[in-house]
Amino acid sequence: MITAYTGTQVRAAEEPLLADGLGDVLMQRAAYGLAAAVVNELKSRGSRLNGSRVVVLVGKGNNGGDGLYAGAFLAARGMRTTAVLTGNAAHPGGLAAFERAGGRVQRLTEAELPALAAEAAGADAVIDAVLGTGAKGGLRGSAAHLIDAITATRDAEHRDGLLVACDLPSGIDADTGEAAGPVLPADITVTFGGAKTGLLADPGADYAGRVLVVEIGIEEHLPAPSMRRLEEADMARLLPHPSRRAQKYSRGVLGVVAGSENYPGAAVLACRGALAAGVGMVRYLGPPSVADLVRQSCPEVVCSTGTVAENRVQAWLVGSGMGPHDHEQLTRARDAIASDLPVVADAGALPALPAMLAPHVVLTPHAGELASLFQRLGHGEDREAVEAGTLAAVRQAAVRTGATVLLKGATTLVAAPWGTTFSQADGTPWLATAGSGDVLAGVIGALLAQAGADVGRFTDLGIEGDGRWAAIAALGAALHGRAGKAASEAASGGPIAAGGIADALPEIWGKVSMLSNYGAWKRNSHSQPLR
Ligand SMILES: NC(=O)C1=CN([C@@H]2O[C@H](COP(=O)(O)OP(=O)(O)OC[C@H]3O[C@@H](n4cnc5c(N)ncnc54)[C@H](OP(=O)(O)O)[C@@H]3O)[C@@H](O)[C@H]2O)[C@@H](O)CC1
Ligand SMILES: Nc1ncnc2c1ncn2[C@@H]1O[C@H](COP(=O)(O)OP(=O)(O)O)[C@@H](O)[C@H]1O
Ligand SMILES: [K+]
Repeated sequence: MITAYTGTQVRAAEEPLLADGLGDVLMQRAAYGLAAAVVNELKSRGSRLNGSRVVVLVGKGNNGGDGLYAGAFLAARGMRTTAVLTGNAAHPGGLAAFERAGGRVQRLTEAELPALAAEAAGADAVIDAVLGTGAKGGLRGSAAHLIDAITATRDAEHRDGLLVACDLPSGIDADTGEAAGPVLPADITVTFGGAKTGLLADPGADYAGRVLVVEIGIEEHLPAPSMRRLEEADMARLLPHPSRRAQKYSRGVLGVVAGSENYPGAAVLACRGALAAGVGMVRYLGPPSVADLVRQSCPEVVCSTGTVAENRVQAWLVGSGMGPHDHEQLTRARDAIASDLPVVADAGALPALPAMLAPHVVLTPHAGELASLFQRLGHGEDREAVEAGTLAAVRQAAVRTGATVLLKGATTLVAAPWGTTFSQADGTPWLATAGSGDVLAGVIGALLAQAGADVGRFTDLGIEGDGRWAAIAALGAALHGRAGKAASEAASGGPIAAGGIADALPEIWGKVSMLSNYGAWKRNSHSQPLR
């Protein structure tokens, strides 16, 4: 599990060590980890270290101090290292160490700016150590102009020197991932003590590149994380496994209320997603013409004409491929939401929701749908505002609706109305294809139908109470993302259609669970010799 913390949480964890006079030790560890990351990355690019050119952009706080100490390590390794001081002061210990190691110091002035920007743009590596967790707002003044000039020169001259952010890309809010002013997009962010939540939420994640966490000795003082990312081992622990005496009803039945005359394919794709994700049975409810298509495409699905109350299921999927005029389907969607069973509510169901929901209702909007939801709730956020602050938006949506909210995108965020948030980024941009969201709804619906009453596998991972609905949604996003990636890789990195995500999913499920759950698999398997 990758865990992430707010800047405030990390600073609070540093407090006891700072009180013991260990501030300099923490900074040295951070700086050493940063320098090592630069060295490793340059080596992996095939660059010679001796004589290579490094520019450190230095702010006046401790983030700049980290950069200066890292620059001192690199200068001592024979790299030609320049520190550009962007503020009216610099960390005294870091500056002294940097100069002792033979580094060159330049103060940023308007007159020097073009030459310094050209030097940074042409360098083998740039370390961005202007602002860290102590930033108030984005880069301003000459530091902002410098970043603009470096970016413009790199673009114009097609330069691709390594860009490394110290703790976080300067100008990104450590807690929210929001970007204020210009930001240098990093290849790698080397972050200290624990990942910051803003690195795992867009747009922060767009600028962070690969995130490396350097342990500096504060980890045992960190509180419960404010964000989590499921990795393979966590997925394996959360995936349901049929017991030896399982039958289709005990495995979970998902009721699907999706599709319409206009969008019949959404019903098929939602059913395909569900069938690929371990459910015991799928019951489809919808217009006869759509049911015919579902029967032809997925003969495993049982189509029914009855009401929601007449169909016994363990969870519902509602909304994919439904419009505002599909009254009969919308009535079924509302009944499903009122049923007290777990529900995934997608697309066309979102405008038809009651004002107050519960955490076992999982909403799956993309940014545009979330903006519309806010507008109906009387708040003016438009799509751009949601995209500029995805973490704040998804949390606010969960608090306002009382539901678990999954915001789709390059990074998918899931927020419970209280407690933890999940961030998954397992996919590929090829997932941005029509019908992809319908498959995701099917996968989450199938997982909800299999959730049962066993909460042990969640509490084992530190996920308490209603946080498990968010964990299930995150698990769905992780499976969907990995399946999309696998489908694209099977096409040598080429494009995928939504149905291909469902086709690739069982193998992903198998690989993930076999990796870490071999014991459970073996116990239930009849292919093992009996002893
Ligand atoms: N604590 C520790 O021992 C350890 C900390 N560590 C490192 O310290 C970092 C946090 O350091 P920090 O608290 O000094 O804040 P930092 O991010 O450098 O920036 C604040 C400075 O910038 C200024 N400033 C603020 N906003 C600005 C703006 N928009 N534009 C321009 N200037 C602005 C602000 O000045 P002020 O506005 O207050 O006058 C202040 O001087 C953390 O990210 C990690 O890298 C690690 O070494 C581990 C050990
Ligand atoms: N750039 C991207 N990188 C990775 N995944 C993406 C990207 N864009 C979209 N996705 C994923 O693809 C799916 C798209 O869903 P959605 O927008 O509902 O599409 P549709 O309505 O066409 O089915 C979501 O799971 C989303 O997270
Ligand atoms: K920084």
